[in-house]
Amino acid sequence: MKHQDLINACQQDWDAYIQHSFVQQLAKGTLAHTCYLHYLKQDFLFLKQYARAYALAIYKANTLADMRGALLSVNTLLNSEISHHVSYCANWGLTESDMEAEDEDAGTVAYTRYVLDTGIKGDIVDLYAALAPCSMGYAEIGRNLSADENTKLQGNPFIDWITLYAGEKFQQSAAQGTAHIDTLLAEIDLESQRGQNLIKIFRTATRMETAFWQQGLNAALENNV
Ligand SMILES: Cc1ncc(CO)c(N)n1
Repeated sequence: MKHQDLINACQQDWDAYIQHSFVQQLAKGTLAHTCYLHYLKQDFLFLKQYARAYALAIYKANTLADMRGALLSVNTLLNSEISHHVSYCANWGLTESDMEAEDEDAGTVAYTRYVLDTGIKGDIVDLYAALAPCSMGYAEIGRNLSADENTKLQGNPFIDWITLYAGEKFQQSAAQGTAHIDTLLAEIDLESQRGQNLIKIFRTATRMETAFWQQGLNAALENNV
């Protein structure tokens, strides 16, 4: 099987993630700042846990090449993506210590610990199936938004977010990640018990991404920013 089989098997859940109202409001520039700030803080906490999950991928790897690949992801997350996130958040008035002090919201705990638990319980392929919706989904969202003529480019307060995920650097690393997942999946038959279990993991993580967007929107109701 290939990564596209995972998406095809849960197309409805995938579309709900990729086309979520949070994403559409970002594209239009209409998202409430309360929602965006809540999302940014939770995403900082998410990325820290995500780095832990790639550290687990080093532990779970079977080959030296896979260990090095996962190490590269840990390094990129800690020294590039999270640092970038911190300096980006400073433009929105959030400091690193503000974000460190923030409590993890229920959706953040649920998603990240689901990924970690899946990896701890399962093998390297289970772990990558749980990690896959993150980079594959944001890359697709970035491509969609930059290709859509209705995306507001001028005067959109969220344009930096859009250009980050539409940008060459993120697109390239997501494509590498996807190619790696394809090599891991190559030996597995879609119809087998193993294949169906991987679909279930991928679909759960996809639903967690949708819940993560919704958690951002819900901040407007809770007034907790
Ligand atoms: C919740 C979430 N999913 C995916 C990405 C992409 O890195 C992100 N930053 N946050």
